[in-house]
Amino acid sequence: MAETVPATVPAKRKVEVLGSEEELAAALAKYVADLSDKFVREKGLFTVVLSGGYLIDLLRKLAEPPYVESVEWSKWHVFWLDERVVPKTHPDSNYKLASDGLLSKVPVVPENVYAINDTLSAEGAADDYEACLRYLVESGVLAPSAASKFPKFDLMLLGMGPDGHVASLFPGHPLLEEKERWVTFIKDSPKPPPQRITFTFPVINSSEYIALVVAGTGEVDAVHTALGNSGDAKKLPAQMVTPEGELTWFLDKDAASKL
Ligand SMILES: O=C1O[C@H](COP(=O)(O)O)[C@@H](O)[C@H](O)[C@H]1O
Repeated sequence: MAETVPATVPAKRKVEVLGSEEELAAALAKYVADLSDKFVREKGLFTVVLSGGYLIDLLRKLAEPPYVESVEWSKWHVFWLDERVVPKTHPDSNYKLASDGLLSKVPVVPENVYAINDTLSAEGAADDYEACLRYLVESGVLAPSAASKFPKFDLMLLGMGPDGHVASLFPGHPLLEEKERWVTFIKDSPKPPPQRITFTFPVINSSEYIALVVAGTGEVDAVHTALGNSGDAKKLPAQMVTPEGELTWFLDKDAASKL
């Protein structure tokens, strides 16, 4: 059963705690499918941004009935919040993870799946991905946020590491302060592999909807710091996720066990 934590949270931030990982996967699939329906009805397409990590396994029910048939997959435009600078066939590739775990099992249109160019350096791949986003804004697939002028994605699906990182934005790293770039690169990621590209906070926070998804015991302390009354003054990257639209934390009961 889902339970909405009656915390003193702003109206645009919700916290859903599910009784198990299985219930979390079911709730997440319904949430994504409902938003896909809404945006396809309203504007004829759905722009969705994936992360790496165990998030992809938690999306598994989208590839099962009823969603595998009911979702209008041909209207999806799929992006990556961050990517490791490795070949697309490499086990560390976030593209490979999503392709194997979800995208190969549903009828998305290959041309609407925007993987990074894995033949480039980290700098080159970030420039190339940002150029791709700029072209998609010019061609009307992406709209700019009226408030920030950065591209506004319909839905971003975020995971969080035990250190509170989201995307490839790590605690204490200067990239947390990036204000101009849409996509940037990191060559000293504390989590391997070291070279990655990542969306910046101005782009993340221009989103209409963000789901921040955490399951299991690995991130309980970071969840507690981000959402509880830990008294910890340090700001985790996950706490910098403050979208123009709506943020929903999806937690299973293990992840929420310190709240
Ligand atoms: O390195 C990454 O880590 C985060 C969190 O991953 P998880 O395995 O703890 O779920 C992920 O969201 C990001 O996309 C990935 O590149």
